[in-house]
Amino acid sequence: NKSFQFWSTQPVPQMDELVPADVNCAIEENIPLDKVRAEPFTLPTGFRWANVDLNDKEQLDELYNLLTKNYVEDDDSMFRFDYSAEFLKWALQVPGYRPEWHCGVRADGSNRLLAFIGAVPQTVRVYDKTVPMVEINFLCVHKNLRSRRVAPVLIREITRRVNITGIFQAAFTAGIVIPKPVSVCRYYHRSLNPRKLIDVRFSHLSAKMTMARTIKLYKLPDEPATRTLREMKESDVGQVFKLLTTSLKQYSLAPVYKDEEEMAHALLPRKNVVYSYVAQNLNGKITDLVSFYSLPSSVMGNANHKTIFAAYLYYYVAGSVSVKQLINDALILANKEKFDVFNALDLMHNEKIFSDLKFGKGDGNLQYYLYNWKCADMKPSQIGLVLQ
Ligand SMILES: COc1cc([C@H]2SCC(=O)N2c2cccnc2)c(CCCN2CCN(C)CC2)cc1O
Repeated sequence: NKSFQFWSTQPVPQMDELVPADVNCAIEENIPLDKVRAEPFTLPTGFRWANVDLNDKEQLDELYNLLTKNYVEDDDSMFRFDYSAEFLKWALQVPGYRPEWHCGVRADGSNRLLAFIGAVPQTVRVYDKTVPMVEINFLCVHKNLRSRRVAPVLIREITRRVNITGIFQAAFTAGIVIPKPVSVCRYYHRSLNPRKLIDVRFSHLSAKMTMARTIKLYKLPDEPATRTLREMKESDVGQVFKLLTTSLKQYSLAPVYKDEEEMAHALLPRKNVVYSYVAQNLNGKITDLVSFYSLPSSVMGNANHKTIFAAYLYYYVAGSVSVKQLINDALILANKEKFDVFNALDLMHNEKIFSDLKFGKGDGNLQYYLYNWKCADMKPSQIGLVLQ
């Protein structure tokens, strides 16, 4: 890592820095807007900046194609995230989004999209401080352009474009370790379609088990145990806003939805993108919420299957039932929607239910990072922020 050649120049705590428990603040003071660099950073010769207009189907498909071929793979390069075009619109076109934060790099001549970094506005609470931030996501450099030091230029440029608007903090996650994680989380997986997962070598048959026994082990009921659980709809937004806002207060890192529109965007169901369910009591009060998002993965080099359909646990509030029952209901609903596997990080209350609900530990960690902010480290159970 060339002793973090780039990250040692950035306002982030250094790896060996132990931040005292009572410190929770910006590392660098806000730059006066007229002092923020006005012109874009310089790209290597032959490349130019170009915003990706996600309302232009052609450009949306260019971004889809860049990511589906060049984005995150598992550590053995057997699988690669296959974010859909509709998912990218959902994740990047949140209320108040800025087109210049969909930052692309094109090759002169061919005009091909070869790199991208995205930012979306998201107010985040860190312990007792509510901070206007952006979430950084989908940083991707084409495989043929790696080690050309393009990523540091993308990070500096998106920082500049965000700083110009008066925002000086960011939140992001990564599978790699750079200065300096605020928390280290772990992926867990719950098989829904064990035969397919074993076939593509995502999972393996455990020594003392037959395939028939394995299928039986992961079998789920057809309907959720919480009988009043139903798809969330527009008219639920007001109650869900209050329920989730209150519930998120228990975590040390959590999104702050400034209004119902922001939360509606995050949670209202969109087929093949995000699924949300609520439980309502006899007085019509919404007491529980559970949601998950759809992120397929390409399977590289398998004759029978091209794609693993994975659901990822998103936000939830267990108000009238246990976390265990609510997440088991999410498994049942995801299975009904034909997902092959249900993924979850060990944040929020998730770790408590993994064993009973038959989740297995995944490969690699997911580090949580804050940019230009220092605060005490957090245990995964203190994290209430889920990035796509
Ligand atoms: C194979 O097991 C995992 C695969 C994945 C991801 S990585 C791309 C992909 O398609 N994944 C997948 C495939 C099928 C079903 N759900 C997810 C994960 C999540 C990311 C793991 N980070 C990747 C980057 N390194 C550096 C650290 C670990 C966990 C798995 O335990």
